[in-house]
Amino acid sequence: MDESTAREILKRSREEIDKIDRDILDLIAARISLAGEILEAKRVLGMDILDPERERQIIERTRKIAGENGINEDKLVQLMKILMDLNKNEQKELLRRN
Ligand SMILES: C=C(O[C@@H]1C=C(C(=O)O)C=C[C@H]1O)C(=O)O
Repeated sequence: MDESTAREILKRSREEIDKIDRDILDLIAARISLAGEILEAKRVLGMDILDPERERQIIERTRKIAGENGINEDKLVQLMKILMDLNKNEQKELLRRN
């Protein structure tokens, strides 16, 4: 590969990454935006914000998907735990405000 081809590939790949990052961040915002209706449903059902069994299932599924795609399982689980924390923090914040 010559230098100008390498430069072009790097530029295109980074543009693709920028688009993917935008999509990921939009999806994270959409995931967090479900906190309000989840909180309300839990209030009616008398459930706590934290649901350890549901989180266990999500982590198990994450490990499976990571394994199938050759992604480091522990790292992907860390990422998913952050997403779950973001959702729980949003539920707590909404509860505090109401
Ligand atoms: C969103 C929920 O609340 C919490 C957050 C979860 C998540 O972000 O996936 C999962 C379980 C709960 O601890 C839920 O119960 O579904």
